[in-house]
Amino acid sequence: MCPGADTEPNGQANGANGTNGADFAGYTGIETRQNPHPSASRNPYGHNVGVTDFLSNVSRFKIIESTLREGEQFANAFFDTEKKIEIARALDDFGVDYIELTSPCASEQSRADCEAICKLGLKAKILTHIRCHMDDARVAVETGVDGVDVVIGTSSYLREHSHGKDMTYIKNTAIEVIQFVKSKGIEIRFSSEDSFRSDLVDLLSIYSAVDKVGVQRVGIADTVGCASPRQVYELVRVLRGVVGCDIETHFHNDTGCAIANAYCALEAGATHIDTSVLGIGERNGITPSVSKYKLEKLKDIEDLVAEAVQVNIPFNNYITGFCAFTHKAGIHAKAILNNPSTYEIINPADFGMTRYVHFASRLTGWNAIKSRCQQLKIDLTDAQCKECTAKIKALADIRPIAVDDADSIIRAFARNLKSGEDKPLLDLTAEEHAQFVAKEKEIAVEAQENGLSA
Ligand SMILES: CC(=O)SCCNC(=O)CCNC(=O)[C@H](O)C(C)(C)COP(=O)(O)OP(=O)(O)OC[C@H]1O[C@@H](n2cnc3c(N)ncnc32)[C@H](O)[C@@H]1OP(=O)(O)O
Ligand SMILES: O=C(O)CCC(=O)C(=O)O
Ligand SMILES: [Zn+2]
Repeated sequence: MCPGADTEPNGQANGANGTNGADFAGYTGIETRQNPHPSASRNPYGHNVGVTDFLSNVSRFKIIESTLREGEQFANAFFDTEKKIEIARALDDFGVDYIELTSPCASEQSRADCEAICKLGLKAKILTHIRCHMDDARVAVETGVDGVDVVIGTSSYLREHSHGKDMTYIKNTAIEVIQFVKSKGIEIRFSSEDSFRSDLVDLLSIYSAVDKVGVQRVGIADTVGCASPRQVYELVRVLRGVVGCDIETHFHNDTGCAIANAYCALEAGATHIDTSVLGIGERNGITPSVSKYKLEKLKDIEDLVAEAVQVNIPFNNYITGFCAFTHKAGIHAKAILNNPSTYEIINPADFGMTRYVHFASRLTGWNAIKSRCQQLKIDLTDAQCKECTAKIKALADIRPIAVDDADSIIRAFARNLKSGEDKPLLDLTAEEHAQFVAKEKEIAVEAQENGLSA
């Protein structure tokens, strides 16, 4: 289910929009009040860079978007030409700096698709990803790409069991490929596959050699997803002191560290992060494309790729999961209504998402109910709100309740106040209660049809 603009967790249409929230008006399920906190002038979502973070690129980095390369290695992925072009255009519109494509040596169609995407005239630079081999490089430079990403395994596992080459061969071939690609006026990056299981001296020595021959970027790849954030920080930081070129990083998510590792890499001075939409890639993928660019389009682009590769977006997906900005417990609801930064570090509006304060449960509190009353334009005192909240909680103790149930109780409570009656809602049988709710719905629909606010 799309959690976007105006739906709520139970799939029903959201109620009235907030109107007077200081910073976030117009997108909350329940309106937010003016933030009285003295620190409100500071951006609560900002990255608070300290003076010691002089190396950090957390707020200035580029993404190498690899849905059409790493993402094509995802088990379910089959992108035909049309789909690749659709995804490339969507990524370009999203604002990515680079789009990385599968090697043109992979298949005849891969080469043709690479050429076709290069001809689209996109704003993003088009890269292709090849082995560290002159044969591949010769094909790559003929496709029309803006840049070539070269990779070769440097760990003993890959040297022994993948390509069988030693470090001297790797270094010499890398230099030959780099010089060739550069001679064509094309951008070039050199990356060591399986960097975190490679010997540090080997790594620094090859990175230093390729830096000297003028590579635009060197890449560190956690190919097997074994690195911890601290290891990442340390390696990138050491490398930052060794090379002058940009540093790209690539993190697999085998142990769930791909985002944390990308963050630490940036803190240590990395300049580029590889991502893919939904994090799709070989095995269980890489760092997902969750930040920067036209963020409000993230959900649409995720839906496009999820459909293309036939997966469901997890309910607890970062940012776009259906309940990513839903606040349920009364304590949270109250604080969120006062100032959303109490329990949110990301502004949902930046991603075209909507905050929702869930109030139809036994965990709700009178502040949330008061806010709901305001949405319904029902004027209750604080004491009355508390009494009404107790009724809602009592029913929610018996069974799960829907928004309609809670709204019906609020309306009945208000009507009873006016008429002086006190028909105890909770004495109703389940059937009577259902009839009551149905009747309440009719009243609400009728009121709406008559142009009255419910
Ligand atoms: C970690 C990563 O994700 S790296 C990117 C992975 N992407 C791909 O593999 C792209 C899709 N791959 C393919 O289409 C094919 O594997 C091809 C076209 C690249 C190669 O196909 P084949 O020639 O049939 O070789 P195969 O795939 O069986 O084995 C890989 C070959 O590349 C060599 N190789 C592997 N990695 C590298 C490297 N980084 N640099 C140079 N050579 C390499 C291997 O030694 C092996 O060579 P061999 O033919 O002498 O045995
Ligand atoms: O080219 C790179 O930097 C990364 C290649 C890759 O996909 C990996 O090592 O997992
Ligand atoms: Zn990878």
